Amino acid sequence: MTAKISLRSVTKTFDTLTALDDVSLDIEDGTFLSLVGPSGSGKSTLLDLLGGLAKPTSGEVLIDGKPVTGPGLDRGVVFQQYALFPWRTARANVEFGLEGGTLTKRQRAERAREFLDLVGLSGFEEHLPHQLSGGMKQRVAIARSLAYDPDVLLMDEPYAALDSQTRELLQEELRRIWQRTGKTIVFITHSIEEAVYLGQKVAVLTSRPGRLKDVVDIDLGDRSNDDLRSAPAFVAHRHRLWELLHDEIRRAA
Ligand SMILES: Nc1ncnc2c1ncn2[C@@H]1O[C@H](COP(=O)(O)OP(=O)(O)OP(=O)(O)O)[C@@H](O)[C@H]1O
Repeated sequence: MTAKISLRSVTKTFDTLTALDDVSLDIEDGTFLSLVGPSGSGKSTLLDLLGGLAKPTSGEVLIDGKPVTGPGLDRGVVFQQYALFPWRTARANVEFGLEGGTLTKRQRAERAREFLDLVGLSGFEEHLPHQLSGGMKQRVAIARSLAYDPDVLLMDEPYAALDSQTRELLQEELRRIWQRTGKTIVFITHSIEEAVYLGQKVAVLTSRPGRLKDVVDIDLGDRSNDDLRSAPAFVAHRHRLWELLHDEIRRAA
């Protein structure tokens, strides 16, 4: 079976600096992969390569077995900054990604409503970004990237600027959306807890130059536990990742 996303010996250099060094990784269709690594380990660089915003210096980046040659509607990107148009309502922001497609104006509005509903923003369709909280703005950004139905969602620390309660709420929502839609998601985070909560797998990069240190499978067993984050399986995974990362951060210091 062809992997949805495939990195083959990917190296990315900027002048004399090697940001990513010989990274090979296959991500199966429908996988939720969290990506962690020390600051400067090349996480955003890797996401830029997947998004087609940059090209590898050597090696290959493949989606569905085909080389990535630039950005495309098969991949949605969500950044830490909400990147919404301030003069457009929540609905019009979500519609933006659909303009130029085959949908009529009415169909676009309908689809925007549907996805705002999916991220819990029914009733806020006509609000402007400045009338929304940080968490709500990030929900609009997620709705916008989902509305044109990309197979792959690339998320670069999307929750880093949010308070911890909103962050946990959005993590729950994202899991629910992922289960409902079956998207392949690559999610960068600095939070080990977030990585474990969200990911089926957590990929760990080494400190610069970024190499793939490990890919840890996450199995939390029964997720219906109200206090999942305190469950023994969760704590064990968190500790394992903490050890892997701590090792790297110590080496970098
Ligand atoms: N456009 C660029 N030009 C030159 N150097 C760059 C460029 N983009 C990234 N780098 C360098 O590549 C390395 C990896 O950067 P990157 O932003 O990918 O790391 P990161 O793991 O996402 O870091 P952080 O966790 O701090 O966001 C860094 O040393 C950075 O300075």
